[in-house]
Amino acid sequence: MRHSDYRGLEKNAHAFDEEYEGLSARSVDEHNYSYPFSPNSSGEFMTDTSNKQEHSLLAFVAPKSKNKKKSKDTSTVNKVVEEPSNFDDKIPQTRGRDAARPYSDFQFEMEPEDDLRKPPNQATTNRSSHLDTLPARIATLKISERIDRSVSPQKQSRSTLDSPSITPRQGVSPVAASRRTETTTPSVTSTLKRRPLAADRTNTLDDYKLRLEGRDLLNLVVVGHVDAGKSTLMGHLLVKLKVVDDRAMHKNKSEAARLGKESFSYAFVLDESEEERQRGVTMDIAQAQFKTDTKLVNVLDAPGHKDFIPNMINGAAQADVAILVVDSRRGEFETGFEFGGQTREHALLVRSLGVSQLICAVNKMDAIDWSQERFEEIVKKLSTFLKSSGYKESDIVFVPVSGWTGENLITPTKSPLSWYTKEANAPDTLINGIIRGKTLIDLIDRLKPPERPIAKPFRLCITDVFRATGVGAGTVSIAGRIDCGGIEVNDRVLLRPSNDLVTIKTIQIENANVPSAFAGDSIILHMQGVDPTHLFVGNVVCDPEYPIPCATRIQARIIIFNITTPILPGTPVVFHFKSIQEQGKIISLVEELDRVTGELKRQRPRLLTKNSSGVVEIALHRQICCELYSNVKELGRFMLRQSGLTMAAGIITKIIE
Ligand SMILES: Nc1nc2c(ncn2[C@@H]2O[C@H](COP(=O)(O)OP(=O)(O)OP(=O)(O)O)[C@@H](O)[C@H]2O)c(=O)[nH]1
Repeated sequence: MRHSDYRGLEKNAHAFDEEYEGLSARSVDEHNYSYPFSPNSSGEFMTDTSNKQEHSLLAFVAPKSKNKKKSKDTSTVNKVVEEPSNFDDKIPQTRGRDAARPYSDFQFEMEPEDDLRKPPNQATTNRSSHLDTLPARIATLKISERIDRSVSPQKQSRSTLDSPSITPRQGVSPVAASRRTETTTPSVTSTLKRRPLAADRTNTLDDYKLRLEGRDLLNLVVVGHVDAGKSTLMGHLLVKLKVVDDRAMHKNKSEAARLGKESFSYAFVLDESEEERQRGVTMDIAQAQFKTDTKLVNVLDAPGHKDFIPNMINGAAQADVAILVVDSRRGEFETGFEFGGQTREHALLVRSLGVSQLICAVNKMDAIDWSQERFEEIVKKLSTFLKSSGYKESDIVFVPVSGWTGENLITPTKSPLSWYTKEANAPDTLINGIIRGKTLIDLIDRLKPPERPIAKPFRLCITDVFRATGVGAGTVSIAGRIDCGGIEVNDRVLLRPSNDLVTIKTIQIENANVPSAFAGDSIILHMQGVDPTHLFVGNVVCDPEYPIPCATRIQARIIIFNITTPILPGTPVVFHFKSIQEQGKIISLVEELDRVTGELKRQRPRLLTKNSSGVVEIALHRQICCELYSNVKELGRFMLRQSGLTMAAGIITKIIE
C-alpha cells in the first residue's frame, strides 16, 4: 500500500470508533443473488459447487508452496480431507506451526516471500513443540497455526439454532431464555443441571481475584514494521524482569552465535521456531506473561513482515492495548512509516480492532546517540498520523528506548538525557506525547485495563487445537482467550457449531492449573471424549444455556478504506474474524451511510467507493460463530481484506442465517 492509500483510511478510522457506538440493526431487503456456496432449499450446501471450489483452492495451493513448510501443510490438508481412520491421526502431534492449516490461510500467502531475508532452511522445519517442552515460566504459544479446518462444508454441521442475543443472565427473561433453548437445543439443555454463571458464584470469583493478586489483567500486542526491533525489545524486557533466566538467555546467545545472528539473541526469547531463527523474522504470534506493580500482562509479539499480516491481525484481535515499535534511525523510520511500510498499517489495524491505548516505543535510540531532535521529529510525525487515525491524544505516549542495550526499559538510560529526565518533584504529566522520566515498564503499568464482560455468558473463540503430551490419552486441548463470561473446572460447555457438550477437566494458564478463568484470560482447556474432527480454530466454546449464534450470512456496517476498486454486489472478500480467515462475498449493498454522522445517504446503492461507509450483507463460505457487536464487541468485529490489502473494517449488526 502506498503512502497515499492511507489518506482515506486515516479519516475512516477516525470516524470508526464513534460509529461503532449506538448502532442499530436496520431492516434488510431481500435480494436475489447467485453465490456458489449458498445453501440449497433443504439447507444443505451445494456439494458440487463447494467441492469444486475446495479442490480448486487445493490445486491453487500446491504451486505456491515454495518451501517445505508449505508443501508439508498442503499434503496435510489433502490428508485431512481424506479423513484418516485412526482417531488420533486426526489431530496433529504437535501444536503450532507444524499443525495442518486451513486452506483459507493460504489465500494470504500470495505475496512472494522473495524479499524475506533468507530462504528457509528446508531441513529444519520439522519443529517439535510439545507443551511439556516449553520453559516453565514462559509458555510461548504460537497461536495462529492450527488444526485443519478444511473438511467439506457438509461436514461442519450447519447451525440449527436461532441467534439469541446474549445479555447477562439477569437481563434475560427466564421464560424467554428457556423457551429459546428448549426450542432450539433440546438435546443439549434437557440433560443440563443448571448452574449460575461463573461470575455469580462467589467462590469462583474469589479464586480469580486471588490469582490476579490484586493486579489487573492486560493483553498487550507489540506491533510495528519488520525489523523495528519488537522481539528484541520484548525479549530483553523479559530478561530484565527475570521471566527468562540467565541460563535460558545464555542458550539463546549460543544459538544466535551458531547461526551467525548474534544481534538476534534477545529476539530468540520469543522467536522460538527454527525457521524464525534461521530467517531472523518473526512469522507468528508469540506469547509470554510478566507482572508489573499493578498489572498482569500477557504480551503478544506480532510479526512485522507484510506477508504475515493475517497472523498479526490474529494477535491484535486478542489485545486490549498495544506497543507500536518504530526504528528511530534515519531512513528506517521513513521506510516503515512513509513508503508503504507496516507502521501505519499496523497502527490502523489495531485501532480498527478496538485498541485505543498505544505506547509508541521509539527504538534503537542507541544507534542515533539518543538524539532529542530526531526523537521529537518522530513524535511529531507519528502523533499527527495517530490522532487522525482515531487515537485520542491522551491515549498515546512516546518513550525513547533501546531494545538492544536495554536502556529505559525498566531503568532509565545511562546516557545523558536531560531532555527526558524528570526534574525532582515534577508531576507525571503527559506533555507533547511524553511523560518525562518514565521507562517502558512504567508506561505499561499506567495503561488502563478495559472493562471485562465477566458477567456475560461464557464464550471462548478457539485459536489453537492440539494434542498436548502428559495430559492423558485421548485428551484434546484447545487454546484461546476468553471473550466474555467465566468458566470453572467441571463446568459443562457447549462446542459450537458441532453442539457437543463437554465437561471441562483442566484449565491451564501459563502451564499452571487454575480452578477458574474469566474474560481476558488466555487459557488452555484439556478436554476428554471430544471428537477432534468437531474442533476447529474459530469454533467457539460457550455456555450451553446461551449458545452462541452461528452464521453464514450477516448484515454488517462497514467503513471502507482507500480501496482502488469499488465494492459491488458480488465482490469477493476474505473475512478476517478472530483467528480465522474465511472466504466470503458481498452479496448486497443495503445502504450507503454518511461516514461521519452515520445517517442514511442512499438505499440500495449500486456501489460503495473508497472512504465511504455502508450497510452490506456478506455471505460466508463456511459458518462462523459470532455475536452482534452490540452484545459482545470482541465477537462482533471483523476486517475485510482482498489480495493482501485491507479493504474495510466492520461490525456485525444482524445475523441473517
Ligand atoms: N542498535 C540496535 N539494534 C536493535 C535494537 N533493537 C533491535 N535491534 C536489531 O534489529 C534487528 C531486528 O530485530 P528484531 O527484534 O528481530 O525485529 P522485529 O521487529 O521483531 O522483527 P520482525 O518481528 O521480524 O518484524 C536485530 O538485528 C536486532 O539486533 C536496538 O535497540 N538497537
